[in-house]
Amino acid sequence: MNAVRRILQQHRPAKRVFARLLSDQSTCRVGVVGVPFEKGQRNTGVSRGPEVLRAAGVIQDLSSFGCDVKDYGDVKYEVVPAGKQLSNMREYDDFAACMEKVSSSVKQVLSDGRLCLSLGGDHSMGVGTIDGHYQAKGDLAVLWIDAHADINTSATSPTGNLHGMPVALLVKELADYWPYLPNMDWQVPMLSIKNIAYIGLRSVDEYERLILEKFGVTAYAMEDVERLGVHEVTQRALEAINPNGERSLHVSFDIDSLDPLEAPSTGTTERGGLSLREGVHIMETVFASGTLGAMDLVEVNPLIGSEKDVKITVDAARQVVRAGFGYKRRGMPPLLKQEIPGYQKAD
Ligand SMILES: NC(=[NH2+])NCCC[C@H](N)C(=O)O
Ligand SMILES: [Mn+2]
Ligand SMILES: [Mn+2]
Repeated sequence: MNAVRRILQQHRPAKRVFARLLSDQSTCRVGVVGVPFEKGQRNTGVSRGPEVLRAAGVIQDLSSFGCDVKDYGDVKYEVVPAGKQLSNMREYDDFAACMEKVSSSVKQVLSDGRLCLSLGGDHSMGVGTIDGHYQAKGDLAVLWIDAHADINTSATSPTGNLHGMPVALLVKELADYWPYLPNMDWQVPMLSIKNIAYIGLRSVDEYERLILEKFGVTAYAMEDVERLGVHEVTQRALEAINPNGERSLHVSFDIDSLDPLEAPSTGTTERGGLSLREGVHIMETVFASGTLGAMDLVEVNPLIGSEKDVKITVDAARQVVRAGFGYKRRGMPPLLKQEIPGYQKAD
């Protein structure tokens, strides 16, 4: 044994002091739900988001720094035709059927005592994930990180794409603006529009703008990020929607919030977006708040762009996700799982 090793041996107890105990990391039990749904918009490929994110190692990323991750698999659904055509809501039957399942999967993960990470899929899945979160935890705060406000109703949507409508379906203040929605009786709009904050906006439709103004929604557009800086914006957003930290926080992260240079493989790119560093900073701030209950990572489309574009986009998604669940860029101390008395890996 050489001198260095002998010294290390002698100092072994010190290692325990500096290592993180897995049992301290209460926030680090995570359940992953895949939502291979793409009918909320018109590009083929978003439904392969969960597959490419898993293949790139999203789950290993989290377990590598100590999260206890369980993969709940992909959501499956069977369509029940509504029997009635709904105007300006494309692929409505599939949407209604899929989101009911998404909601119960997310509810299950949270009831199992885990944080929930939902991998999309297009952003219409926010209806399912936030509904499930609400059912498990009650009153929520929602941070919607997006280039778009996704708060169109069927009456205001210029496209009929459901991924532009999830927020309007979730909030009680807009309930009267919808027709009766068949097969959506499981979903009661319970969220208060006051408890939603946006970061990253730069493509807001006229009627969306009207709604945001009318209800005084907390909305930090790109110019606010420029003026105040990403840290201040994130702090203010969290303060506005969750002043006492009592509400469970839902973060819905649309990858198109990032600049297309950082995330090119997505269906509705808008230039002039958040840098990856800003996206990571938002999620680090979210983690530090200790309030995260569930996160969605949506709109990664591996069929858009070159192979390199897809890799850049998927890598960006991975960095944003791991930051939300506690990864620190400054580095993580080692984990000593086995040395915790009575430590048992959860199922
Ligand atoms: N999740 C998204 N990428 N949404 C884009 C929405 C674009 C537009 N506002 C629409 O209603 O269709
Ligand atoms: Mn979106
Ligand atoms: Mn978007």
